[in-house]
Amino acid sequence: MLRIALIGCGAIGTTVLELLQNDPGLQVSAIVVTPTGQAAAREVARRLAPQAVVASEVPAEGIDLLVEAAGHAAVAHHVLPALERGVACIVASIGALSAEGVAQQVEAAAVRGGTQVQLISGGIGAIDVLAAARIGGLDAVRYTGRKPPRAWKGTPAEQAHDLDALTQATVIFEGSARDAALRYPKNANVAAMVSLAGLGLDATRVQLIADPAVSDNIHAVEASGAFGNFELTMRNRPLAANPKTSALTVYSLVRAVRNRVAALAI
Ligand SMILES: NC(=O)C1=CN([C@@H]2O[C@H](COP(=O)(O)OP(=O)(O)OC[C@H]3O[C@@H](n4cnc5c(N)ncnc54)[C@H](OP(=O)(O)O)[C@@H]3O)[C@@H](O)[C@H]2O)C=CC1
Ligand SMILES: O=C([O-])CC(=O)C(=O)O
Repeated sequence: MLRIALIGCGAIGTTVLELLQNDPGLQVSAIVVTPTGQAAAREVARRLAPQAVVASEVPAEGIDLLVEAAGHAAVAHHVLPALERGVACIVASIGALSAEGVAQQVEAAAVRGGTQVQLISGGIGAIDVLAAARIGGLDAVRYTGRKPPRAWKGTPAEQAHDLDALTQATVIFEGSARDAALRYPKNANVAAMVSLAGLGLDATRVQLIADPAVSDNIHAVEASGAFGNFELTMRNRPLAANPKTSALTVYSLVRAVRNRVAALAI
């Protein structure tokens, strides 16, 4: 039985629990949230994972796999110490690795713990293509993230634009994947993932758009290199509980977890 600690019990965490509740070979043993989130998480656990303890720290014993679905701060707070202790981790908040030195810290912690950290593809596809194409050499990678204005609420875009009054597609950010991930921690994890798989955080060009004409979260990647070139467009349905987050992110996490115990992993 693979014993899991799930970090975060919001839009992603709750849906992950729904999907994993009857999986043989897996058990969510702990749900880890901030002290203020404990009561809500207990209610979710009562319905979907009655065997799980709800805590504000990862239990020191009895966890085989940590699954992070909480936010950038959880990478330093929970993922790094777990890796040091030798607990394998699956991470959704990829943008946390865009802060100076954090990607190196995460890797070093996994080396010291003799374990592995897996970054999920989340809301984007073609991460396999980029990571393979990089071996032959990439020339250019461009990522564009287009979401409805409401998905940019609570971000720096709100200071520069009246999001409720937008009548046409508006570029709210243009720059490197690193800056996108740092400035938009709840919206640009995909940008960070594309860059880490491909040309790196500084060389990957990113454009973020608030578009009142769309209801999906639309992610586009264009890449060229020795392999040839490709264009990918994803039109992702957002989760009802969080318009910033695509349902595909949940499925990507569930796939990663199930692959840990599957005899045939795809
Ligand atoms: N790779 C990808 O494609 C994507 C990655 N993400 C990442 O996943 C994260 C979660 O997304 P989503 O579920 O939609 O967000 P929600 O805001 O719905 O849920 C976040 C949950 O995590 C908890 N939490 C926040 N900080 C911590 C912490 N330091 N330790 C433990 N628990 C914490 C929150 O508790 P409380 O309410 O008490 O703060 C809440 O339960 C995003 O912030 C983003 O980083 C999201 C979308 C796509
Ligand atoms: O889920 C998505 O559409 C992508 C997202 O929020 C992110 O990259 O942080």
